[in-house]
Amino acid sequence: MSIEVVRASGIVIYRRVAQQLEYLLMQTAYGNHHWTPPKGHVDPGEDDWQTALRETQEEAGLVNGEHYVLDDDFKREVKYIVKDKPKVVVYYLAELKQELSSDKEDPVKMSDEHQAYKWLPIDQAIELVVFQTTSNLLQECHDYLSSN
Ligand SMILES: Nc1ncnc2c1ncn2[C@@H]1O[C@H](COP(=O)(O)OP(=O)(O)OP(=O)(O)OP(=O)(O)OC[C@H]2O[C@@H](n3cnc4c(N)ncnc43)[C@H](O)[C@@H]2O)[C@@H](O)[C@H]1O
Repeated sequence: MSIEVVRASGIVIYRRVAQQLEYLLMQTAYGNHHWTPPKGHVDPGEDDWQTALRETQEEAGLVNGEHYVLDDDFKREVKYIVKDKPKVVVYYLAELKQELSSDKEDPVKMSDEHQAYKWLPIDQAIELVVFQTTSNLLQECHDYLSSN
C-alpha cells in the first residue's frame, strides 16, 4: 500500500532594501497562526510550478514578471509530517522588483487566509517561522543569495 503524501508548493520572495535582504513571511488566519512564505496545496492537474505561481498570486497578490523575477536555478523541498501524513513543500526563489522594494511601494495584498505579513531580515525571519525545516530553507536561500 502506498503512503499518501500531501504536496504543496510556494515561493520564497525576497527584496533588497539598503543592501539588506528581506524575506516575505505570511501568518495564517487559522490554526496556530504560523508564519511561512506564500504556498499552498497542489491542485489536481497542476504541477509544482503552476501551484507556486497561483498560490503566490492568491495569497500575496504578487504576479510573476509584474512584481517579481524568479531564480531559474533554485528549487528546494521541505518535508514534515502533518496529521500523521508526510507533507512535501516545493519552494522556488524570487526577487521582488527593485522599484517595488520599499514599504511605500509594497505591492503585497493578503487574502482572507492570512492575518499579517512581514518583510524580515534573515535572523528575524528564521526566528519567526519556528519550524527547523523551514528555518533551514530560509538559511539556504540566504546563503545561496549571499554567495551569488
Ligand atoms: N487549522 C485549520 N483551521 C482552519 N482551516 C485550516 C486549518 N488548516 C488549514 N486550513 C485551511 O486550509 C487552507 C490552506 O490551504 P493551502 O493554502 O492550499 O495549503 P497550505 O499552505 O499547505 O496549508 P497549511 O497552512 O495547512 O499548511 P502548513 O504545512 O503550513 O501547516 C500545516 C500544519 O503544519 C505545521 N507546520 C508548518 N510548517 C511546518 C514545518 N516546517 N515543520 C513541521 N510542522 C509544520 C503548521 O503549524 C500546521 O499545524 C486554508 O485556506 C484553510 O482554510
